[in-house]
Amino acid sequence: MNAVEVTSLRKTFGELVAVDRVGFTVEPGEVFGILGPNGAGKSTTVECLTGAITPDAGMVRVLGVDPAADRATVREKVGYQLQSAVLPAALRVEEAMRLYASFYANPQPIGELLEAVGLREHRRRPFGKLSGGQQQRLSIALALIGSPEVVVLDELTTGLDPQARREVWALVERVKARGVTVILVSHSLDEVERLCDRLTIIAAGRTKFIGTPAELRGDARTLEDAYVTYLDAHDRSDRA
Ligand SMILES: Nc1ncnc2c1ncn2[C@@H]1O[C@H](COP(=O)(O)OP(=O)(O)OP(=O)(O)O)[C@@H](O)[C@H]1O
Repeated sequence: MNAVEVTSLRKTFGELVAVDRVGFTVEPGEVFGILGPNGAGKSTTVECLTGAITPDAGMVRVLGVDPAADRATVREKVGYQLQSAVLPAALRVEEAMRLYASFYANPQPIGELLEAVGLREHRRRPFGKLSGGQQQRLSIALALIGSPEVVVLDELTTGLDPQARREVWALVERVKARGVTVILVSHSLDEVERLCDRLTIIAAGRTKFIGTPAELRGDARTLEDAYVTYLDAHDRSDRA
């Protein structure tokens, strides 16, 4: 069974078609990247995976389950790192972790997870007093606390300094080594090349590419060069 299966996904917001004909599958244990320009439909797609929004058409299965129909299973087995953290400013790091742990049957040990994301020494600090990067680390820890089988990381390392990025990448590699399936929404081609087994490019709400980073790169100098060239070529062919 695939960990994730998306077929002919469509989601509109009023007149706006956010996602149309998106499709891909993710195997268990894969790190799968979702790339695409701003407004392409990436977050809308992953929100359909987590059950946060319900598709208008198409099929979504996560661990064999329809997230729109079985929210309880998806909530227990799928971790989701929000793009921007939304926690009360006065809530302390440790309190947030304990609160989230209480939602799950099989939570990770809080101390270990805080150590892994480099927040152990800040565990008594209120959320509102954390730096942007520290808030980001906390949101990653919260996504992992329920021992998920699938974790969705949306803009994993945006706003992190280079050392912190590398630490978070190492953390994702450890999560992968435990057999967790990772869906990584990213604008960082470095990150995608380092972490992803395969990736998809979504542009203007449609799936444009599915393959490995090496397949996308071909003989381009960098993955970013290949990505930009690919998007430019498709943009021209879409308008032709
Ligand atoms: N709740 C909503 N109501 C109305 N429009 C929305 C809503 N959510 C997303 N959209 C619109 O749908 C389109 C796709 O947005 P989405 O957030 O999925 O893009 P994205 O690829 O994640 O972009 P980014 O890289 O900028 O985060 C955009 O035009 C966005 O404005």
